[in-house]
Amino acid sequence: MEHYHFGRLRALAHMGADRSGAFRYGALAVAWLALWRLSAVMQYDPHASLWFPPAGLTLAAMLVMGWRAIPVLVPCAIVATFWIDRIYGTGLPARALLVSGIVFALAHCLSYGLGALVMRRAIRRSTSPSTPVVVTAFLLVSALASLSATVLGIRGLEATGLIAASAPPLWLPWWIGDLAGALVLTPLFVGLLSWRYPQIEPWLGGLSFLPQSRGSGTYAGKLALEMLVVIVVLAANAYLGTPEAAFAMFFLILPQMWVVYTESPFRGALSIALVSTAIAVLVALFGITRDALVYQFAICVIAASAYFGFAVPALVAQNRHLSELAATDGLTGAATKTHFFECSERELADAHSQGLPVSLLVMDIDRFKAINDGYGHAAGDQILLNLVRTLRHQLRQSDLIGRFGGDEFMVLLPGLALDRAEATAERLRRALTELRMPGPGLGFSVSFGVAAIGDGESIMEAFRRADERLLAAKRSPHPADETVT
Ligand SMILES: Nc1nc2c(ncn2[C@@H]2O[C@H](COP(=O)(O)OP(=O)(O)OP(=O)(O)O)[C@@H](O)[C@H]2O)c(=O)[nH]1
Repeated sequence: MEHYHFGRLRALAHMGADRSGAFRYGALAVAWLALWRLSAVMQYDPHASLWFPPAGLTLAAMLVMGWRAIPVLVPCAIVATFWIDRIYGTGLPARALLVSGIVFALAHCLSYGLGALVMRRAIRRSTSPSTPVVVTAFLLVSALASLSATVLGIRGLEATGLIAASAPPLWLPWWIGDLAGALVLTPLFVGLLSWRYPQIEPWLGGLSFLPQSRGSGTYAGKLALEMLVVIVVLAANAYLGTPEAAFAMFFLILPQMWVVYTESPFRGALSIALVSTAIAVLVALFGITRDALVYQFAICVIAASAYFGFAVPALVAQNRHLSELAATDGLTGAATKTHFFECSERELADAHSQGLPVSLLVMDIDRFKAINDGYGHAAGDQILLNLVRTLRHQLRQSDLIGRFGGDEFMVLLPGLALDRAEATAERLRRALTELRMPGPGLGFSVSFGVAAIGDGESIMEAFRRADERLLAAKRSPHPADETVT
């Protein structure tokens, strides 16, 4: 009976996997053919699209699925060849079309498949590839794979009679169109697929392509600005009739980099795809296909720069995190020694310029080593944490708390002269003495050294004086003898 159950479950699981696999392959085929139809709309010369979206999907599919994508992509490319015949009426017999289709399919799929294979290997070899490494590999692979697809595609179609050998040189518009398709769409598709297949996340060079809903209004505004640039440049080109006006499209890099630096990678990649589509459609609408090559180059340059730009927000966030780590003591959250002295010098100059007094407290837990030895270092850590929490609770927001090291802390008290600073130290000493650890009810005491910082005196000089007073306080008879047990 159990066997029967397991058998049935396994069969059901297989059916589920088969169904989701069939759905995946079906969706890939539909998407590829839809993009191919879109590229036919964007064609400005036979076999030359402003950008060729299927190249982006082929490269993304081969990157994510490997050679398993071939059984879907090859039939799609063959179907597309027959579709060309339906649209343009090539006059070739079905047998010749089939041969042309197979040649085109092999040239296209093998070129991008090989490129994807090289990139998969390169990324697998490096343990955690950074954004610039992934982008460089992607640009090189896209350029070489699209060049190979172009050369093999043209030679194959000439040999099978789909295009005349005497046709005007096709290779540059074909290559740049394919390259633009790969550059514009591959990162977006791989990013979209990473939502479902987390195992490909490391290939994104540490970038997260997850969608976000925050700030959609401002993103829409930036997109609108990009579209405005596209429309103005293309309208000016159409109106002025001068090919030089087409070069103004390179200005699009400014709003595009604004999006890249301020929005998520997903939004950056999406805006590249949207403006590239808008350029292709409007070039056809305005009838300015004679300058198509300039727009193709503009799309490639803008997309490539944008991907390198993805590294910048990640580096800024990393830098912020590292400077926070360098400025804050990891255990207690107090300022580190270096950060404390840097901030204190600024506060001191500020207060003295306003004629305000500034004092410095230095404190050290009594017989802390005995606490560590008797109750363990975790208990010692808890005491350090509680001490800083109590200081924060007792002090003003403007007072700066720093950890000198070990169990020694310091507090800068702007606006307090020596008498008020000594009163503060006494208040803190009492509050800390009352503090007890939960569990063993362990208490502790703290010794203080206080110094007022004179005009023209450095923070280090004042620290030395306060530290001497702290040592003197430590040597005098002490309540620590009663509290540490
Ligand atoms: N739990 C814990 N212990 C620390 C940390 N940093 C330093 N210590 C310990 O703090 C103790 C400081 O010892 P001492 O400098 O001899 O100071 P003390 O025992 O308080 O002696 P007096 O200052 O003379 O009262 C050492 O045992 C260090 O190992 C920390 O982050 N966590």
